[in-house]
Amino acid sequence: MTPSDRARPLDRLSATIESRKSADPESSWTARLLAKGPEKCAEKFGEEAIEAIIEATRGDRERLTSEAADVVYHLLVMLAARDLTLADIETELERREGMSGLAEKAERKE
Ligand SMILES: N=c1c2ncn([C@@H]3O[C@H](COP(=O)(O)OP(=O)(O)OP(=O)(O)O)[C@@H](O)[C@H]3O)c2ncn1[C@@H]1O[C@H](COP(=O)(O)O)[C@@H](O)[C@H]1O
Repeated sequence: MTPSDRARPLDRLSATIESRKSADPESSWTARLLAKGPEKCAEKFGEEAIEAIIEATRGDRERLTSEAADVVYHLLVMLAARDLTLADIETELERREGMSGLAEKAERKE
């Protein structure tokens, strides 16, 4: 087992998406999507998000799980199209750790 096999699924997916920046669009869906540009990647993310919203509203947990996986994948592709990685988002999430959403909202209103 290589170190990357032991990485968390999200880290592996993030690394795969990064590697697809230089892959052949004929052999990779990710490479094809990235080749269409950041706007198309964003549009695709929006479509997948709407599909997840529909399943969340319906309450079918299995279908929501599947749609949520699509959302996460397309979020990472959209970020990659703008040269952002999962690590960048983790840094931002860590920065927010310990800060209540309510406290943050109150600060913004001051
Ligand atoms: N997680 C995903 C993943 N989730 C969704 N998709 C693709 O995203 C596409 C979504 O396109 P569409 O909206 O056209 O398809 P749809 O959602 O069925 O919708 P409609 O056809 O109904 O409109 C499909 O082709 C899915 O296969 C994904 N493609 C790739 N990955 C991951 O990325 C890796 C690299 O994939 P390649 O770049 O293709 O090698 C894979 O090994 C996976 O780990």
